[in-house]
Amino acid sequence: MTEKATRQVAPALKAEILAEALPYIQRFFDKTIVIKYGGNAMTDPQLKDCFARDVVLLKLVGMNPVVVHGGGPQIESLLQRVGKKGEFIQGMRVTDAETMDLVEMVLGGQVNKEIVNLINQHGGKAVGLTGKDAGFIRARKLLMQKKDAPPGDVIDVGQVGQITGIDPSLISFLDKGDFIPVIAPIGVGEGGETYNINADVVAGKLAEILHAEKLVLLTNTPGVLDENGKLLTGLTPREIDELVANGTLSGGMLPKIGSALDAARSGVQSVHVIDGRVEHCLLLEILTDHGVGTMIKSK
Ligand SMILES: Nc1ncnc2c1ncn2[C@@H]1O[C@H](COP(=O)(O)OP(=O)(O)O)[C@@H](O)[C@H]1O
Ligand SMILES: CC(=O)N[C@@H](CCC(=O)OP(=O)(O)O)C(=O)O
Repeated sequence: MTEKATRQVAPALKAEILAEALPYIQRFFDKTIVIKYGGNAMTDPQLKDCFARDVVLLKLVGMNPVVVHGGGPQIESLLQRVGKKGEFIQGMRVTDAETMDLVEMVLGGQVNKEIVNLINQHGGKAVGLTGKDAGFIRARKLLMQKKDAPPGDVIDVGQVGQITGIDPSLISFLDKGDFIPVIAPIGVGEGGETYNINADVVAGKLAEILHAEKLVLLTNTPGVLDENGKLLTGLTPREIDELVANGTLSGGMLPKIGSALDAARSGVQSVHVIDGRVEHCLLLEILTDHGVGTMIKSK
């Protein structure tokens, strides 16, 4: 096609794509969309900018985006700087007291404020929170069941938290006031203890408690991949069990898929794991017919 022809076609195509968004804007108007922004998807400045613009756009067309972010690689980089080595068991970071302090600095400080600032630079009104604010994410120490061991045979992973409750009122208040909550996955115990919680787990539970319409988990793969590295576009609970049993799902994908499935089963209408390295992946997923990534089905 000549350059002139491309210029003539482009506006029509653009208009068609914009028009395609209308039914989605109508369907998701005033609905809550929980977006998990994984630390692995946060590496490139241009992608971060795209993400922030997409979140602002979703808010402006009447949805209630709630951002929950991770920061695994960013935590790793600080641990390395202070001469510590990160260790993971079944996708959870072993968190001693010193690591907890560093995790809180990175998640509640550096990463949270960077996302808040980017969204606000693009005209949004983002408010950064951790679960300690108004004590809205309550947690207790996670007792992690050992794989293939009898029930009760647990591994101590330190100050990793298991959510005991989320108070939705603060988030609902912010949503109504045109604010965009940006949440770091830190929980608080009954005695004021700080807990490190996997961000996928927080996003899944929050989607459930807020009766979200959608949960979108942005990561650094095209979605969930099979043993040959091919994208699986949809997954049922039975297929997930098989992928876990044969070792195709591992590491950080384990808590992600577990949380996604819990959310789908508890009534979140659509749950997707998508490629956060694709520019405007949020708009593609939410506002177009062009589904991306893996949809997690409840049955
Ligand atoms: N079957 C699978 N399909 C895709 N990714 C997988 C799979 N099994 C394990 N993974 C790993 O899970 C990672 C995503 O989880 P995680 O590292 O926690 O990222 P995030 O920061 O997005 O939460 C991928 O980068 C990949 O290395
Ligand atoms: C308990 C636990 O593992 N917490 C995570 C919290 C951050 C996170 O989940 O970040 P991503 O989403 O980028 O993986 C951690 O310390 O890495």
